Formats: sequence, structure tokens, C-alpha cells
Amino acid sequence: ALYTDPAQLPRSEYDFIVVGAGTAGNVIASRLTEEQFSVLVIEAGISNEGIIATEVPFLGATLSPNTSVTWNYTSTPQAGLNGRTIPYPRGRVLGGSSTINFEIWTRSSRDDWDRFADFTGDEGWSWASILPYMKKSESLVASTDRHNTTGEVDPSVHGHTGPIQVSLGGFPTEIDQRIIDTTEQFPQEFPFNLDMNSGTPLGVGWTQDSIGTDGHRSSSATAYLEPALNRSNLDVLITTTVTKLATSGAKVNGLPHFDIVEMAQSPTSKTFSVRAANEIILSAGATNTPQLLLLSGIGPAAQLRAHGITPVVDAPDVGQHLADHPFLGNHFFVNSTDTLEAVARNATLAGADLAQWEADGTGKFSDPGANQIVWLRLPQSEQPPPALDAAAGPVAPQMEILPVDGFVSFVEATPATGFFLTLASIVVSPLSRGSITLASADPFTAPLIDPGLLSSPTDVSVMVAAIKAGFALLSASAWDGFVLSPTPDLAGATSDAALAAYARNSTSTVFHPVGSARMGPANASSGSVLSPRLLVNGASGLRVVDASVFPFIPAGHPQAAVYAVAERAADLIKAAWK
Ligand SMILES: Cc1cc2nc3c(=O)[nH]c(=O)nc-3n(C[C@H](O)[C@H](O)[C@H](O)COP(=O)(O)OP(=O)(O)OC[C@H]3O[C@@H](n4cnc5c(N)ncnc54)[C@H](O)[C@@H]3O)c2cc1C
Repeated sequence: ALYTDPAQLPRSEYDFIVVGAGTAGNVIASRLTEEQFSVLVIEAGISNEGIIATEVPFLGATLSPNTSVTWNYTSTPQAGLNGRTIPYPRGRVLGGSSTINFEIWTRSSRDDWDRFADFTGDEGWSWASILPYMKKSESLVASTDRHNTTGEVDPSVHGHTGPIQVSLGGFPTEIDQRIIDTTEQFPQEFPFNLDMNSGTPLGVGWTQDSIGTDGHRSSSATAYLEPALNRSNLDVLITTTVTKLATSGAKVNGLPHFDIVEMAQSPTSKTFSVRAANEIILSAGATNTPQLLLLSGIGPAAQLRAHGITPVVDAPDVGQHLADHPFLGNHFFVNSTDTLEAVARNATLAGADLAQWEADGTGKFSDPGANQIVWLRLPQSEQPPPALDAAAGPVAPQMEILPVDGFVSFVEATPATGFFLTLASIVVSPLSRGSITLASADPFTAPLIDPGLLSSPTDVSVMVAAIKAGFALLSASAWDGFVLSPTPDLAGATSDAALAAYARNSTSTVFHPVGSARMGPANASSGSVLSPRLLVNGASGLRVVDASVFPFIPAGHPQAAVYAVAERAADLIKAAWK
């Protein structure tokens, strides 16, 4: 059942308590309650029910930053971005960031997963072992326009019975064919790839999205939590912030055993606590999971003492190794009146598109609006020396180009006039690292979020190469007469140094923080926070399952990887407690 107040909870002890009803947390809650276990999920945010922008793919971008469904975070000043701070939204709602994200569905490369397996020494994280979990999480379904997708996706690499509905864009744009034509004119530089989710993503392919044939977003709230909510062994508590994890005293195997979850609805309201008989599963996401570990006395001892927190487990890596993907929107004026701006500036058009979506789930509003993705590596002559190459292997991309038929930026507002193409460049295997640290011992104060974007000069070089790759793409004849010119900021950057300065001035994030409580080899005395089975080192009773666990940032949009990790974690937990 769903509760809105801790005072209403029918019991004070559950087999498992999941902190955070987000992308990963809801997978754990749903899978564990398939068995006889009792599970409580505690979520700080509100319900996703009835918030139409969470359902309409085209409106997803209106959900952040600074709305009722986000943690309204801001980064620390970023040295690599000329000292700028940037908005750093995370989902604060049932479904977490899967309820507010842009629905792009990518698994990253085979090399990324095989590196997780190598690093942790656990073959269970390899591509071959994780693929069944990727398939378990998804159902490949028809696009909202029911077009024939033969030649646009390889159904044999997909799941067909899992909870998350995955489909190809259901609303063609005027740039789709131009991109496909570019792959035909430049098959070496921009080869067509039938399915970027086959393990080998390099090249240009059709985007898959977490959207059903009915045109609705498929999130962990709609696909995993809602169907399980009527189970008598599942309780979900919303609008309640977990403030601390604690021990009721006894050690297990000589380790402090965390079994108490403390929570409150506001900084001034009464504190409640519940007990986990088996395990606490921390699924609060890459910013909040490390914050909660730190608040609970698990972290670098000196940092904890500086905030008056008694260290329970000295864990130097908590909050470290944070990685994210720098995102740069490169904009071009186009000879069109049919880009995103057409809808954004015309309430009548937008109303008609919404009415169409409401009638049958089709049309422009059923599609988040990036129908192809380009995954690239640097030319051989520009490859960084091996020590500075953060990519997982030869089939892992180093850069991504995300083309959008309209103006996309997370740092500047859309201009009032003009029509645009965006070729966003993203460094997908970055070397830069940052951290999550405490600003305060107050659980209602945001942590310090330092993603370290473009702090590595290598990442700046890759970003410059990605901008140039965008120009190479536009040199195909398919774009003649459509693309008029780059916007002045980009046009004015005529050398590598100028492009680097432009990048530092205009880059932000594409909201993919990971790695802040990373898994590592079994019995490692340092360097990681979790065992390969995601148990917190030095503690008992505590597991982390969310985007914090990745030892390296996957070279792709991470949600599909988070679902796969959570699906495997659910099996690990079941195996441990059956
Ligand atoms: C704007 C945006 C766009 C994105 N676009 C894409 C995309 O197109 N494709 C893609 O693959 N990825 C995308 N991502 C990233 C992707 O959504 C995330 O990597 C993924 O959802 C993270 O899952 P998680 O389980 O780690 O955390 P989350 O899904 O964020 O879940 C964490 C949950 O824990 C809750 N919580 C946190 N602290 C507490 C507390 N103290 N007490 C109680 N509850 C708490 C939060 O409210 C939240 O519900 C995007 C992210 C954002 C923000």
C-alpha cells in the first residue's frame, strides 16, 4: 500500500527496507516482493500520479531543473567550466530520475561491462552475463506511429517480456533522412549501425526510448512499482526523507550491523525509525547515496569528524570517483520553420499536439525528439596515449553526437527568433572525476556536488574533436540548403584553442552522475566502497543498488545499465536470503 506519513505505517519492521523509490529502488522492491519477503520503500518525493509532464515524452524537458519533482541541486563552481556552477537536477518523485529523464535507452558497449567484470573480479558483471538482465528489464514494442522498424533495430538482441517498454521514435523529423543519407555518403566516418544496443554501439543508429506504443513514458514507477503496489508484502512511503542509517547495537561477523532507518518529513517534524530484519538497500542515487552513507558515519573519517559525525566505518572512497558526461549544445541556423521552436513559440500548435497525444498517444508529443545517435572514436592520429584514454576498449565510444531538430541547451535560453539544429557533443568516456561531500551534517541540506566536468585537459581535447566531427557530419550533401551557418559563438571559434575556450564556456552536464559509491574487488582494503555483490565494505546489513555503484562511467546514457544492475542485484539478494 502507499502511505504519505510515517505515522501510518502498519509495522515497525520489514525484511528489507529500500531507501529511494527511484530507477533502481523500484526494481528491487518489485522483484523482492515476488517472494515472501516484506519490503518497505521510502521515498522523499511525491507521487508521479497525475503529473502529465511525466507521461508526455515531449514535455519531459519541462520537469527540470527546479520543479516539484526534482532535488533542486546546483554544482559547486566548476574549474573546467571557467568557474561556472550548473543546475544539477535529480528526480525526487516515485520513479526517481526515470520519471524525469529524456528516455534515451542505451546499454553502453560490451567493453564497458567487461571492464566492470575485470575491475571487480566478478564475471557476473561482464557483457555476456549481464545481457540476460538487460533483456529481462525490457520489452521492445512498436513505435507510437506503428511504422515498420525493419532495418532500424535488431529485435534479436532485445527482451520482449520485461517491464520497461522500449520503442523507436514515433514522430519523424526533417533531419532523420539527412542523417541516414550522411551514413551512405560517409560510410567510413559515420557507418550505419543497425542496433546500438547490441554491445557494439559505434556508428550511427536509430534511438531507442523508454516509451510505450501508447506514447507514455515507461519509468520504474509505471513499469515496476505500480503493478506491484497491490501486493500485501509491499509498503511504499512517500514525502519522507531518510535522514540516517544506524545500528541497533550488535555486531555481525565483527562488523557494525546497520538495521535502523531514521526518517522525517521535514527538518522540524518528528523523527521516525523502522528496522530491517535482513538488509537495508540504499537506492538514493549517485548524489544522495553517498550523502546518506556519510550522514550515517560511513565515509572518510576526517570529513565526518569535521562535521561532528562519529565515524562508524572509515571508508575513504565514499563520495569519491564521481564521474559525469559533459554536454555541449552546438547550434546552427537552419532553413526551416518546422523545428522545435515552431511548437515552443506557438501555443495553438502545442495545444493541438497535446490534444492528439491525449486522444491516442501519437504525434509530436509522443517523441522526446532525438531520433538518431552518433557514437564515435577519435581518429587514430588523435588518440590520447593509453594512460589518458578513459574508454573501456576498442568498441567503446569516446564521443557522442546527439542531433536534435531544434535548439537544445542547458546553459542558455532558446533565442526568441530563428530556427535551429543542435548537434550536441558529449564526452562519453571522460577522464575527469569529481566528488560528493557533505556541506553540513543536516540531512536536509544539499551535499556539495562537484562533477569535475572538463577538469581533465584530455576531455577538452575530446570535446573539441567531437565539435569538429559535427562539422564533418554536416559536410555531407544531405545538409546543403538546410544548414545555413553556425551560431556566432561557434562560428567565431576558428582554432582548436578557441574551440576549447568555447567548450569551457558553454558545456554543462547531460545528468549522468555515477560512481560515487563504487564497487570493486572482493576483499579490497581500499579503492572502492562496495564488494562485487554491492555490499558496503566494513559494514553488515547494507547494500547499495543504484548509479553510484559503477566503477567507471558507462559510455552511454545510463538508465538501461542501472535497470540491468538492479535486476542482477535483486537476484543476488534473493540468493543470499532464500
Ligand atoms: C534531466 C535528466 C535527464 C536524463 N536523461 C537520460 C536519458 O535520456 N537516458 C538515460 O539513460 N539516462 C538519463 N538520465 C540519467 C538517468 O535517469 C539516471 O542515471 C538514473 O535514472 C539513475 O537511477 P538511480 O536509481 O541511481 O537514481 P534515481 O532514479 O535518481 O533514484 C533515487 C531516488 O532516491 C530518492 N531519494 C534520494 N535521497 C533520499 C532520501 N534521503 N530519502 C528518501 N528518498 C531519497 C530520490 O528522490 C529518488 O527518487 C537523465 C537524468 C536526468 C536528471
